Amino acid sequence: MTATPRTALTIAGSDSGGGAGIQADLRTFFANGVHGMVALTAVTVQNSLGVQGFSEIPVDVVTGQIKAVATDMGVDAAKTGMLATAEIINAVAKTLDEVHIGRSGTPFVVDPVAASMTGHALLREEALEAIRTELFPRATLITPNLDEVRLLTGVEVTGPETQREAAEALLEFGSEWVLVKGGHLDAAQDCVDVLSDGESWVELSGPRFDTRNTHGGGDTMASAITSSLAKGADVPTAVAEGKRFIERCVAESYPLGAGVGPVSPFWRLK
Ligand SMILES: Nc1ncnc2c1ncn2[C@@H]1O[C@H](COP(=O)(O)OP(=O)(O)O)[C@@H](O)[C@H]1O
Ligand SMILES: Cc1ncc(COP(=O)(O)O)c(N)n1
Repeated sequence: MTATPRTALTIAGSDSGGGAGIQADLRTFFANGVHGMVALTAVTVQNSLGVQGFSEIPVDVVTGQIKAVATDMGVDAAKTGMLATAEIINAVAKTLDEVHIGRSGTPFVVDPVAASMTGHALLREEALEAIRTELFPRATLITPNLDEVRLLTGVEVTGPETQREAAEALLEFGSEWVLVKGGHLDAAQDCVDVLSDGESWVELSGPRFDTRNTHGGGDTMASAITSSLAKGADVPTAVAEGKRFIERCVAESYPLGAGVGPVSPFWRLK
């Protein structure tokens, strides 16, 4: 008999194009040797050109999926992606408490997905406040990109200094750690992400690859971090491993469709 691998749960939406959402999360868990499990929150109609619409899953089905896997199979780390509505966020938060995910129980990563990189909303408007008040205080780590930082705090990030300012503002919402990702600072030569728990500060810097195919990058990075946490890494180690993983995925991203192609974890399997 083979040993049971560590397990990770993604609470997120489906991308019909297979580049982001649960498809990216499961691929990344697999590439990192972790058994992936899913609580599906929404089904998007999506391709490389953008999101044409979405339909959310009934709330009791979302929470039922979390309870089913947590009570039987066990969850070593969990993450959220697209959560669609305030009703889903509130119910997910309550269920996570019941199964001891987050707030220093099972490591819990919140990727505050608000819109696709093509600018299409993936969250009903009133839901942003629920992410701030219900999810951030339960999170081990939150991983906003610069657009999400602007929506959540009003801070306009232009480089590492304002990334620090944004991190401080975001920590006020109660997460243990925050990673302010700098992928959207297109003019910068390197891609710098800033990690902090309010006391230690880490700048994770890597080369910027010249590609437009970065669909699913945020999901892939958060899932790589979640995989490392599931295997017992501490947050700074997991984030450093996540950064190395996403860098290779961006380097090996590929064109697909007429719009934005996906990042790829295939390199890990070569
Ligand atoms: N062109 C690129 N080359 C190398 N790394 C990138 C590139 N674009 C984004 N990244 C990295 O990918 C991760 C996700 O970044 P970002 O684009 O900021 O978030 P999101 O995908 O959520 O919009 C970050 O670690 C960022 O530094
Ligand atoms: C179901 C789903 N979840 C998340 C994203 C964000 O990914 P990206 O920012 O790369 O568009 C997406 N487009 N679709």
